[in-house]
Amino acid sequence: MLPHSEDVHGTAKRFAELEETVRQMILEGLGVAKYHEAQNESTWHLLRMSEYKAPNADEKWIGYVSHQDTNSLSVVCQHEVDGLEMQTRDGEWILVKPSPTSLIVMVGNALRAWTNGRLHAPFHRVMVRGDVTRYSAILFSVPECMIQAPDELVDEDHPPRFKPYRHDDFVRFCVSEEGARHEDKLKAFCGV
Ligand SMILES: O=C(O)CCC(=O)C(=O)O
Ligand SMILES: [Fe+2]
Repeated sequence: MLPHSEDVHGTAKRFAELEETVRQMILEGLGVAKYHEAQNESTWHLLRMSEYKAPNADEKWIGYVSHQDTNSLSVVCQHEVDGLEMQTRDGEWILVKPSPTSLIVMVGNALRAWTNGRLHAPFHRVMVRGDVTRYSAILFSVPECMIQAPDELVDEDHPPRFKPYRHDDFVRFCVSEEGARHEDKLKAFCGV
């Protein structure tokens, strides 16, 4: 059964508020909160609902292959069934187990680039096990402007890591043959 559109809009609105709050906390932590308002004005949100069917046999099945998100922040709500896995910096995969009332907020490559690499965009994937269908709802914040680290985050100790770019161009690169060859697509696309 499809959810009511008022419920979807209400959920998207609350997820978007959370996204803005978390992004504000990140910017405050980095001493660049003055950019939050301008960022909001050039950010749009996309809500996606996914269904991952349980595999037939009892082997595990990859529902979504390992990737980094291209956008700024992603707010994930997985309904009852776990399956989201994240890779630690030393390459180990861990199953994300939020409490039933928690959401997961993940950093994507756009915020990694905008913070001049201060933030890590984790590789993640969805593994579907057992015999229960998994549902998730995800809100992506997508920047529409040029992605360029502010001067405050670039100095001698933190030389520029990425050339300024547009999100659309990066997405096109990610799905191209050339992009598919690289694991760290942001670095391959605009790494300095
Ligand atoms: O469904 C999920 O929990 C995550 C899916 C995902 O990583 C994505 O859509 O980028
Ligand atoms: Fe993702």
